[in-house]
Amino acid sequence: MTTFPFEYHETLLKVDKVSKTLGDTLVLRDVDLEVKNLVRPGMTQGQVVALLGPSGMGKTTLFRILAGLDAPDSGSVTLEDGEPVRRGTVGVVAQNYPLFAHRTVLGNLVVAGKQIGLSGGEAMTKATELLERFGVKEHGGKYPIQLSGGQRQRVALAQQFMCSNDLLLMDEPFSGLDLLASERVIDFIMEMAAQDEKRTFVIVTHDIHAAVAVADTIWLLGRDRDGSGNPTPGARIQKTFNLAQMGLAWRKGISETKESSDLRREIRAEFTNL
Ligand SMILES: Nc1ncnc2c1ncn2[C@@H]1O[C@H](COP(=O)(O)OP(=O)(O)OP(=O)(O)O)[C@@H](O)[C@H]1O
Repeated sequence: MTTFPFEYHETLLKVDKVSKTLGDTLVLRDVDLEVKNLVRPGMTQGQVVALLGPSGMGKTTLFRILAGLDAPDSGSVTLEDGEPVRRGTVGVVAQNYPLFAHRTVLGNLVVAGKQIGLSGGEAMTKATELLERFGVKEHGGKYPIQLSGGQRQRVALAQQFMCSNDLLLMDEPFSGLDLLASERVIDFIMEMAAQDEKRTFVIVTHDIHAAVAVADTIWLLGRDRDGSGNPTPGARIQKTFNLAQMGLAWRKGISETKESSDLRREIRAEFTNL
């Protein structure tokens, strides 16, 4: 498949030797990751990376560390400026898009802005801009229950942009969605990623199909094997797939192609060894 030209520039997110034990279980061991600014000549292009791994492998644990919600036992997660991630500085879209039921759409966004220290006026201006950008401005006065599923997703994403313009972490955004709804979320993430050069989505998922459709890079989280083929404790990144290099990134409808289905098959085969 023809590859679109691109280059990697500065580092936007760096995970350096992150380890974490929960209870007696070493869940993550020396996880290293890096997201670099992916530059396409003459175009604006953000980054979409997917973190894939079988159930129980530590994806949520890593997600919480990336979001600054939990601290690693050792290692660090830093942003472009070298600052460590902190709770509230990264947009986090958790499963099922939580919004306060008793606040209007606009109210939900304003609260998020105030939580990171914006004044009421600043929060209102930013919230209004974001609702417009996400195509849900006319719903600003409604309550979450009055929105369709798709509108709710847009509002929840807009809410996360109140905290971060660049880095957005999403935990299983495709879970529980049917194929069509999943495709809408995929298209939406791709559109959002193409709006801002440094915008970076990190999507934690076990949905191989969606990951291949949306990402420019896929990381596989899994455990090493000892000499007898048994898994050793502590997951780390076992494999990185560069979809930009393969010509599989930034194409709508890529799922229908043979190349995409070959990659899905390859990833599925890897899963059995993780
Ligand atoms: N508080 C805890 N104490 C002990 N072990 C824990 C604790 N929380 C999680 N674990 C274990 O840590 C491992 C990683 O859990 P985590 O939720 O990060 O996995 P995951 O990859 O997100 O799984 P899934 O895809 O099923 O959500 C699991 O084996 C889990 O049993």
